[in-house]
Amino acid sequence: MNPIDLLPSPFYLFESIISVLNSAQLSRKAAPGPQPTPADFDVNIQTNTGFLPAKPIPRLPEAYSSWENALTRAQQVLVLGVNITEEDTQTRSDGELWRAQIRALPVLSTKGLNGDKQLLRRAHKVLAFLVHFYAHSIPDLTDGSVIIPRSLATPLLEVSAVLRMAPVLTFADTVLWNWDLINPELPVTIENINFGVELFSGTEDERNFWLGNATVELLGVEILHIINEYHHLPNVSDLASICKINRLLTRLSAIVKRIEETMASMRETVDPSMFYWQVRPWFNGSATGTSGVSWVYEDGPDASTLDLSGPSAGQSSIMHTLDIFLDVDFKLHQRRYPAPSDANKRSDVGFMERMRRYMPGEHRDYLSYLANTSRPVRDLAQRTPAVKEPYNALVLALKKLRDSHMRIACLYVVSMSRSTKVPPGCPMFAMMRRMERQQSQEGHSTGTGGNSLSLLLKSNRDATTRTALKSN
Ligand code: HEM
Repeated sequence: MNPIDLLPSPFYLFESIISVLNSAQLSRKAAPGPQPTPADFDVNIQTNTGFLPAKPIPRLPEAYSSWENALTRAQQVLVLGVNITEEDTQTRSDGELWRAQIRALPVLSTKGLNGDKQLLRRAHKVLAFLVHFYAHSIPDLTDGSVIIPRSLATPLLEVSAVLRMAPVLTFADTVLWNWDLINPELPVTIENINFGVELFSGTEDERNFWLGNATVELLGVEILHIINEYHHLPNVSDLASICKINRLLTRLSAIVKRIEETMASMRETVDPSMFYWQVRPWFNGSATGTSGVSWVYEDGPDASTLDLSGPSAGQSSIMHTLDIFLDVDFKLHQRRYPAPSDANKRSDVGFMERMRRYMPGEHRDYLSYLANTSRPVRDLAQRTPAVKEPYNALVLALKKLRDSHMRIACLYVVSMSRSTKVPPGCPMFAMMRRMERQQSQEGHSTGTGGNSLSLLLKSNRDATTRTALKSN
C-alpha cells in the first residue's frame, strides 16, 4: 500500500486542526500515567502469538500419565453415545470399560503443578477433554444427569481455580492450547503450526473448525499491537497523533475484513452436517434448561454455581478486545441509537460477559484493563470529528463481520437443526433417530440453536451497529 493512501484527506486535515483545538482542553487532563504492558496479562505481542502462549504446551509429567493415557485411548475408542446403536456391542463395551477405568483412577494431587503455568494449562485441557469424553460417550442418555467422577472433577476444579477459569472445556483448551510446532526450530506462524493436537471426532472438519478460529487469533495479534500503540501514544491531542490514530483505526478495519474472509472460507473446509452432528455435540457442557443432560461434579459444589456450558468462539479474547476497544454495549445499558428492539431485549444480553468467565483469568484482567483505560477511543472519536469517520468505519466493519457470522451460524446450526431429510437406507440410522428425538423434544432447536441463537447473534450485531457515532 502506498503510504500516501494512509494519510488523511485535506478535508480531514482541516477538520483535524479544528478538532485538535476543541479537544486540547479535554485531553490535557486525561494524560495517562505509566501503563501496564500486555505481557503483564500474559498477552504475547512480543512473540506475535497474542493470546496463544509463546510456546506449545508440553505433556504432563510421568506422575499424571494415567490422565494422558486415558486421553489417548479415548480418541481411539470413544464415539458419541447418541450415535451408538444397540447392535454395536464392541463400541459399547469399549466405552464402558474406558469409563469404568476413569472411575477407578485415584484422585491425583495437583499441587505439583502449581507454579508452572504451562503444565496447569495442559492439566486443564486434558481433564476437560476427559470430562467431555466421559459425559458424551454414554449411550442412550438424552436427559437426566451424569456424575462426573471425582478422579476428574476434583483436579479439574483445582486447576481451574488456580487458572481462574471455568472447570469445563473452553476456547482456550480447544484453540489457544491445542497446537504444536511442525518445525520446533522455526517461529510460531500459521504455516508452522499443527492445530488440533487433541480432537473428539478425529475428523478434518473438527480440525479445520479449530484452525479457522486459531487463524483469527493469530490475525488478531496485529489488533493487539495497534491497540497497544494507541494506548502508548504520548498524547491524543496534537495533529500528528490524530493522523496516527486515523491510520491505526484504518488498519484495524482491514484486519476485521480479513477475519471476515477467514470465517467465510471455513465453508470450504468444514462440512455443516458433519459439524452439527459429529463435532458440535462433543462441545456441549452441562444442560441448564429443561432438556438435555446436566452434570454433577462428584464431591464438587452445586453444579448451578459452576460455569459449565462448554467452548464457544464467544470466548475468543480477540473478539472481546475489539468489542471493548470500540465500547460495544451488549448489555444495553447505554442510551444509544437506534433503540433496542423488543427482540434485542429478549436476547441473552449477559452472554458475552458470561463468556469472559471461561477465559484464563489473566486474559480477563487484560480486558478489564482495556475497559478501564483513561483513553476510551469512542469518547475521543465523539469529541474529535476527524477520528469519527475511521472509528465509524471500523464499527461498520465489525458489524459486517457479525452479519457474515450470522449467515455461517445459520448454515451450520439453524439449518442443520431443521434438516430432516435422511436418504432411505442411510447408514447413519442412529443420527436420524437423534434428529427426530431432538426435534420432538425441543421444537427445532438445540443448545444455542434456533430462536435463541438468532436472537443472540442479531442482538450482538445490533449492539455493534448502535456503537457508531451519529454525525452532528
Ligand atoms: C463454522 C464456523 C462457525 C460457526 C458454525 C459458529 C457458530 C456460532 C454459534 C452457534 C454461536 C452462539 C454461541 C455458541 O453456541 O457457541 C457463536 C457465537 C460466536 N461466535 Fe461463532 N461460529 C463460527 C465461527 C466463528 C469464528 C471464526 C469466530 C471468530 C471470529 C466466531 C466468533 C463468535 C463470537 C464472537 C460469538 C459470540 C456472539 C457474537 O458476538 O455475535 N465464530 N458462533
